[in-house]
Amino acid sequence: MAVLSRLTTRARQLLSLSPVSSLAYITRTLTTTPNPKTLSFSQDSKDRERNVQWVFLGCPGVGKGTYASRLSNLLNVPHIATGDLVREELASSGPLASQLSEIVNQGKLVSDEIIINLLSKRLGAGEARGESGFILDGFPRTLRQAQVLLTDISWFTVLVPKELAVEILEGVTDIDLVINLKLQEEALLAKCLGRRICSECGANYNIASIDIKGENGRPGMYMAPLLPPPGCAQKLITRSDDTEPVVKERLRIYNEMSLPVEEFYRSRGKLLEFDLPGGIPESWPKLLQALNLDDLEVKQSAAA
Ligand SMILES: Nc1ncnc2c1ncn2[C@@H]1O[C@H](COP(=O)(O)OP(=O)(O)O)[C@@H](O)[C@H]1O
Repeated sequence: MAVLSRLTTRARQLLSLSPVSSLAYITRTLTTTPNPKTLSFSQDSKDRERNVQWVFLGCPGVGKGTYASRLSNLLNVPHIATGDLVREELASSGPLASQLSEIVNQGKLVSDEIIINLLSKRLGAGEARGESGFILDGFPRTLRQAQVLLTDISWFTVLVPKELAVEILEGVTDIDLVINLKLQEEALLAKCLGRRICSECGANYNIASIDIKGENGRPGMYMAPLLPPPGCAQKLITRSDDTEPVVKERLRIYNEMSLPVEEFYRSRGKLLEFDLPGGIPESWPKLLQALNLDDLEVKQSAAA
C-alpha cells in the first residue's frame, strides 16, 4: 500500500513534467512485465526523477559483478555488491571477521541480519556522499531480504535507528528492474574456478577457456579467457571460496534460497530474464539492447 501510494504520488509529480517522461515512468512502473523500451527514462538527466534502482540476480560465477559494474559506469550509479561488503569486513579484521570467514569459506550465506546491516551502512554512507540510485549485486539472496527491500520497516528498525530506517527504505523500496542472468551450470563452475583478482587494483580476470558443445537442441557456447594486462599478471589471487566443493555448495544454496527470490520478482512483473549468449563481447551488446541502452553507449563512446 505504501509503495503504491508513493508510486501514485510520483506518477502525479511526473504528469507535470514532459508527457514523454511521464508516460515512460508510468508505463515502466505499472506494467506487469518489465518493458525495456520504457527504461530509457534513466538516460536523460533532465527528464528523470531519480537514478535507476536495479538488482542483479544469478548464480555464483554468472557475471553479475562484471555486468553490474559496466552498467554502473554507463549510468553513473553506484554498483553495490554485498559480496564485496563481506570481503571488506573480512579484510578489516573487525569483530565479525572470523565468524564471516568460516561462513563464506563453507559456501554458506551470511545471516540476513548481518548482511542487511552491512548494506544499510553502505547505503547510508552513499547517501551522505550524495549518491543517487544503485545497482545491487548479490542482494537480495533470500526471500526475507527481498521483503526487507519492499516495506518491512519493522525488521529494519531492529538493526538501525528508526529515522535512518525510514530514510533508507524510502529510497530503496522501489526496485525498478531485476536482471536475472543465466548460464549453464557447467560454465558457472568453470568460471568460478578460473576467476582471478588483481590483489593491487581489484580488477577481475578469468583464465578459463570455456567451450561447451551444443547437444540435444542446446546451443554450444564459447567464452574466451579474460587475461590480465602485464601490470596485474604477477599479482593475481584466487578467492578462498572459489574451490570446487565450495562453488558446488554455493550453487546448491543458490537453488535452495535464491530461486524463490527470482519467483518473488517474476510474480511482481520486475524480472528481466537474460540468457548470456557467451562471453563479454557477445553478451554486453545484447544486454544493452535488452535494456534499450544501446544508443546511450554509442553516445558516450562518441563523446569520450
Ligand atoms: N545477500 C547476501 N546474503 C547472505 N550472504 C551473502 C550475501 N551476499 C554475499 N554473501 C556472502 O558473501 C559470499 C560471497 O558473495 P559473492 O561475492 O556475491 O559471491 P557469488 O560469486 O557466490 O555470487 C557469499 O557466498 C555469502 O557467504
